[in-house]
Amino acid sequence: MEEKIRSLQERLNRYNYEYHVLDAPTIPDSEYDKLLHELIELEEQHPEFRTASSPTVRVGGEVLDRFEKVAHDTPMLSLGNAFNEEDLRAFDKRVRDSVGDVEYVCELKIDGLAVSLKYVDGVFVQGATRGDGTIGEDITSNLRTIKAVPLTLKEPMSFEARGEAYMPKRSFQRLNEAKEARGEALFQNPRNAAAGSLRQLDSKLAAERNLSIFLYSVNDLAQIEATTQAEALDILDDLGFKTNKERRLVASIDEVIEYVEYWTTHRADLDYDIDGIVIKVNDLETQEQLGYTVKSPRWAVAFKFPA
Ligand SMILES: COc1nc2nc(N)nc(N)c2nc1C
Repeated sequence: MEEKIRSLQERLNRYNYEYHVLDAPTIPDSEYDKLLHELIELEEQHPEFRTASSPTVRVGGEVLDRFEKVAHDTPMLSLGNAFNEEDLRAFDKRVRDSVGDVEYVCELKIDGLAVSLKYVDGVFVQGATRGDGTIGEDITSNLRTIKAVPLTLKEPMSFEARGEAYMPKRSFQRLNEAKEARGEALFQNPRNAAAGSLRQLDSKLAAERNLSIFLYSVNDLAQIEATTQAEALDILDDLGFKTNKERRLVASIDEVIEYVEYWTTHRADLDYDIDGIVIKVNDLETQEQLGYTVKSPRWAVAFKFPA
């Protein structure tokens, strides 16, 4: 019986990964639901085989009376801002005056909630909000309901992955239509809806909100043999995380500005809100040479779209 439960757990986790991370489902939803309910039944009969990595945790069910505080292993950074081309060129000049020629990775800045996912030996053990950057709130049970969050990694590694949890525009529209039908107050935007969903004490409510997540870094790069940000993102993909595919590696600030201009006019085509573009020096050693100000990396800048 244990073997049957274990293999169902693995099968359903893989189906989740294919659907919510690769966006390439290999079975129909009806088949997935049937198997999930079969597993829920079996785990009811044999609770000793239910683990925190079982896909049945995705439906939520844990009700907290409050959120515990969590200290991040390493502080979650904030980014310096750029608001126009001149700011971007000034950033580029500061970088080149300091370390010479560089490549940049341009990444979409998702308008969601910054979160940290802690893995120990390849198992998701704790998730937290950014909070003040040092201390966040433990929202593990809510993050477990996000189907794009891997409950186990393809390698038994230990680190904190950082990313942005968000609510797709379609889910936001459906949620507000349902709220309107019930005469409830509407959410102002997907960001507030995502934050509100992840702050629910009853994870069953979070599970119904169809949240997703994009990961963009890990706190202990020594764990993954990456020498550049572009490689780090590819390794996050290989480990089973969902990363944003619109990223682009460029060799000049002119190309950065081209990318920023493109998304300034095309962001409406995305199925999620973005509030800017994050530009990062690609080489990780060069990032360390540039270092940090009191609270932000000198090797990155966030271009903010006009509100
Ligand atoms: C290196 O630090 C960061 N990198 C980021 N990257 C992306 N794509 N989006 C963010 N919001 C973000 N935020 C921070 C603090």
